Amino acid sequence: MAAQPLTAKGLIVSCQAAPEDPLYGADTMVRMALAAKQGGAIAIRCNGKEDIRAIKEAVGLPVIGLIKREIAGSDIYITPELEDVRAILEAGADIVALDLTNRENRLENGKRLIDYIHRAGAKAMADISTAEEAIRAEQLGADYVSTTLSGYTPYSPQQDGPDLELIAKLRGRLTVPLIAEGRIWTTEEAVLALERGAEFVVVGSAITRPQLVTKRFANRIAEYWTHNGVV
Ligand SMILES: CC(=O)N[C@H](C=O)[C@@H](O)[C@H](O)[C@H](O)COP(=O)(O)O
Repeated sequence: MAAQPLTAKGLIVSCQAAPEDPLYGADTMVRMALAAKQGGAIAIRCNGKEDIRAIKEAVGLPVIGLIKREIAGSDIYITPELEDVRAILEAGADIVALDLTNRENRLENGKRLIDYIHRAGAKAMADISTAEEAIRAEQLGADYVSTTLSGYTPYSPQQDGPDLELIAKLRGRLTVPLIAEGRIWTTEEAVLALERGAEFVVVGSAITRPQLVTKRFANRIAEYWTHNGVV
């Protein structure tokens, strides 16, 4: 089946759980993705062959697939190698997300992965952490550029909220769509990202990691009681 591109502008929901998370498993992630679709998501971002395949079959939205995998001696963990790209495509993803930061000659090697994705008729989403990486990723042929890794490379700003400055810095400098991703927790932040020049917004944890959503409420309430003299 031909890869489905992102046509409608709108919200992309990232449905990911790690093995240690209570919601881990393709069956749960499919339910998350169906809930996201019901709520109006226009695409799903997900991790791992099983989740990609199951979500693609059950949900009927464009799927952005990645494989998170740690390799000894390397900091690249989002779709690190060609075998990961192959597995993502075989599982039926429409778009392959991959690390295109400027680490470990990744930008140069990334070209090979992007070309492979294009030959398979799919699209490539570059996960970057700086404006320079974004521009270079587009030059290498990425079809979408996402701010996913800002805050996760040692040389990008480490902050609690989304990197809105990076989005503003890239305004008018890319011809491919820019995607705001990473630490977007409120609708206001999503709108700010669009106002700064992002075309799409990806929200993950704030929607699909209930343990983190709970923690924010629990911490805030605990702070309140501490502040008011009740322990
Ligand atoms: C840095 C990294 O590995 N990000 C991953 C990329 O796929 C996911 O763990 C994030 O959940 C996703 O980017 C959405 O971000 P947030 O969950 O903050 O809304």
